[in-house]
Amino acid sequence: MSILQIQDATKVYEGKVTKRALNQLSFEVEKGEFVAIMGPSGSGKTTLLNMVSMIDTLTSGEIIFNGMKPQMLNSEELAYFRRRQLGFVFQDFNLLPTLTVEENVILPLTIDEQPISVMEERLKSLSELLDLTSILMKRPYEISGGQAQRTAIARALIHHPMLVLADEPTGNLDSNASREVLELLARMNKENDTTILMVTHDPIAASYCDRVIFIKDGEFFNEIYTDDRRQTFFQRILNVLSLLGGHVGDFSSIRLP
Ligand SMILES: Nc1ncnc2c1ncn2[C@@H]1O[C@H](COP(=O)(O)OP(=O)(O)OP(=O)(O)O)[C@@H](O)[C@H]1O
Repeated sequence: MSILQIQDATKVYEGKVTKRALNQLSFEVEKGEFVAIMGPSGSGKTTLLNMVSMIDTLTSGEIIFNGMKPQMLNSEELAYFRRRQLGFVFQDFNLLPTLTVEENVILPLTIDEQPISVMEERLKSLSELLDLTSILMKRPYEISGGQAQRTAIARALIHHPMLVLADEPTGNLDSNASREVLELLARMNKENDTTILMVTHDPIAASYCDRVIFIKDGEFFNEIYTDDRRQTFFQRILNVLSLLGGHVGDFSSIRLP
């Protein structure tokens, strides 16, 4: 079953120079899939995430969630839909600095005025899964980057969203913390059936996914599926990236897995 259908998505930015950032891009994401989007700088990845998260609207084409078209919703319904059905993980964590880890994690439930018992139960299980129990009372400036991203992942998952959108989730982490965060995302995906769409420049990060979709100049370029051996999947991702081209430095974060 498709959780997300992107159909002929086209985004044209009007300005002094007109820019076609997405051009008739189509793909689907199945429930429970962990999908990476890769492409050179300027290929339209951020534009695509902005469209899927409904920060911005397409020039033409459609984005359908679970058979539902959010474009049809009014602004209040849309805000509710985003809050309830989407979870976000960002490169720079986006934690609220004045709140504790615990308060950051339960924020989506607080905003939704969920009962305290629901908050406590979900906080407990996610804190255990994501190893946050010992830092729940700390504030973001008192924890490491890896801990901050684990907090952000807990916050993204606590309301059981239909889809988690991750934008370079390991972009600000060292290799150990990156691996930890990727293993957790992969585990959440496998054990909790969480559907994740992740934009990344990092082929190691992409190698944790079930599928990598490559875009170039706003168009679909290629897609490859994992063969369950991360090392060979990583190699195949590198092969496609070498065909994809781009500017030197676009994939500067390439490290050996
Ligand atoms: N608001 C905007 N107005 C005009 N052009 C834009 C706007 N946002 C993005 N673009 C252009 O659209 C194209 C796609 O940009 P986008 O940011 O989606 O690429 P990207 O793949 O995310 O790049 P990067 O990997 O460098 O973040 C680029 O040519 C960019 O300059």
